[in-house]
Amino acid sequence: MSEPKLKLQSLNKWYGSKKNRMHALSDIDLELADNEFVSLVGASGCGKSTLLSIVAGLQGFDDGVLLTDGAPIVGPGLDRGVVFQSYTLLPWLTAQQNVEFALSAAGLTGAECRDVARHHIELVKLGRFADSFPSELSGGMKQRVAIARALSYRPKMLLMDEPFGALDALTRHQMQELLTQIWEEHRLTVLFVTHDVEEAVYLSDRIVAMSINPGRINATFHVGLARPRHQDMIATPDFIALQKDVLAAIRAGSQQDDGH
Ligand SMILES: Nc1ncnc2c1ncn2[C@@H]1O[C@H](COP(=O)(O)OP(=O)(O)OP(=O)(O)O)[C@@H](O)[C@H]1O
Repeated sequence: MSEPKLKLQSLNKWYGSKKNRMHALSDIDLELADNEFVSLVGASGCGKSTLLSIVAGLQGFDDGVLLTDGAPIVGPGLDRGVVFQSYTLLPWLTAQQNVEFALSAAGLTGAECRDVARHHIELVKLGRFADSFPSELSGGMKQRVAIARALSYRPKMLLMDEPFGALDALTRHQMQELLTQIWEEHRLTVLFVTHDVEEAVYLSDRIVAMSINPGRINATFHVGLARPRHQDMIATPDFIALQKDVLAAIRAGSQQDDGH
């Protein structure tokens, strides 16, 4: 059997000093298969962003196992693209140049950078705005650039931390459509953090609900809705029933405390 794309086993993370320790992640066991779309949900402070940044290699953990394709994750890598809620674009570069800049760090030549960046700017449907600066783009457009940048070096995994959290409802829906389209065409493994349960159900194959104090996984839901997804599904009884179950798990996990 092939290795899972991502594997966390008995992973623990504490913050703070020895005297004043905070158990941010407790015995996390989680596997993502190749091409799977998994959302992490849970009350504020349950450790979703901590988990995502550990998988991104942006911070360490205290014990446990963290593997991608069977190999340990020891730091950030081009195999994992990251998109945050804040757009993190360089304001003095155009949309196209922001993507090129990331690619030059990946060792491509100038001409390759230009071609690959252009392709990904088109992929997120921003062709007309390639030469615009971030200050000339809307929030949704800036996030499209951030997605183009994350996808441009063809990562195996996309790690997204509330990427649409700052967008208005309509733009958010448009971005969800775009992401599902890209995911269906390019078959990436996605780990997606969101506060929005409707968004989690709409996008995911599986939803992992975390509880707080300490941060741990308290429920997992398989999303049986057909693909491709479309916005009309949101009003169906199956969608609404699953949304209720996920919300109930988040509520149940929002005030746990077992003395850690
Ligand atoms: N650098 C840090 N130092 C100390 N404590 C931290 C640090 N980062 C996060 N924490 C704490 O760890 C816990 C988990 O935080 P984290 O941001 O991962 O949760 P979250 O579920 O992503 O929250 P939110 O939904 O509000 O973004 C919180 O109690 C937070 O205060």
